[in-house]
Amino acid sequence: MSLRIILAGATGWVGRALVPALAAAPDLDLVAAISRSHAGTDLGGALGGGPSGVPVFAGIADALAIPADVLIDYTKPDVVKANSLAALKAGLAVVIGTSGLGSADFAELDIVAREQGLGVLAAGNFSITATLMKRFTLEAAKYVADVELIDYASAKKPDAPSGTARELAETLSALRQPATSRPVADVMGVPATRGGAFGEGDREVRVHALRMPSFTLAVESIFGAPDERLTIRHDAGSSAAPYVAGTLLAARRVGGWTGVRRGLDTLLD
Ligand SMILES: NC(=O)C1=CN([C@@H]2O[C@H](COP(=O)(O)OP(=O)(O)OC[C@H]3O[C@@H](n4cnc5c(N)ncnc54)[C@H](O)[C@@H]3O)[C@@H](O)[C@H]2O)C=CC1
Ligand SMILES: O=C(O)C1=N[C@H](C(=O)O)C[C@H](O)C1
Repeated sequence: MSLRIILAGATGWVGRALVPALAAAPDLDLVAAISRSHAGTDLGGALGGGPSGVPVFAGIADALAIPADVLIDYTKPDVVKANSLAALKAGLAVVIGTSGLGSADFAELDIVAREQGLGVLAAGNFSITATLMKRFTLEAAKYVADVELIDYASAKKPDAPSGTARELAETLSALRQPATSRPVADVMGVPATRGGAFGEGDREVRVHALRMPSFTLAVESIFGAPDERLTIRHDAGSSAAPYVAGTLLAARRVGGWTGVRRGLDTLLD
């Protein structure tokens, strides 16, 4: 039997790229969509095509009236947590693409997911090259103590840092070596210019976020060692195509565990 999917944010930039891929997947069945702007319509028509038989609802409560197995969420930072909690309580596993959540939010979701015996896969970035960038950064951190992140995104992006940078920073802070840079508490001038911190003490990871026209998203890990430097960088392009395969992989696999997993890298080999 096919996995029944509800897609929140179906008419958004990523959502509309997922719809044809879901339609083409014989093992996945898009049974309902959520889009406030097109509620009450058929998703095919809402996306400018012919009828698809997929109803569009204004919110998660209405969509959950349709029997389903997995919620895929690509909405907004202020909506994704409530959507995910509602889906888990209704018995759906959840794939989270939306940015804006951090480790405290995921701890909360993890409790509910375990109570329900369901899985959640949240990835700040479902593209393969961004996932490799995370993996290479974690590998480099075994050998080089000092690392900071730069997060570049569009002028209109509502959240900072990006989901990509936040997942990387929070993961890195749990395994990095102590920094040799001067503690921020001892910095003169304007300490805020040293960036936002994830983690504690000399293992915190500092993220410097830039928001301006011309960027979709780019994240750089910069490692500094005496008299040498390593930069590992991911640049997103202008289409949502790179996120599709990873999201569908997550939907197929998220029934295989209980609780929250973070990162597409947790599904690779
Ligand atoms: N994990 C990943 O690989 C990626 C994550 N993202 C993240 O995914 C999120 C969505 O990105 P885009 O598709 O570019 O955004 P978008 O703005 O194009 O689409 C968001 C969709 O959510 C809908 N929406 C907004 N409020 C809602 C509500 N209260 N209930 C239901 N639907 C609501 C909007 O109508 C819209 O259709 C962002 O947080 C973005 O950072 C984006 C690309 C890749
Ligand atoms: O908002 C975006 O556009 C993107 N957001 C994701 C994030 O927050 O990390 C990543 C994606 O490359 C684009």
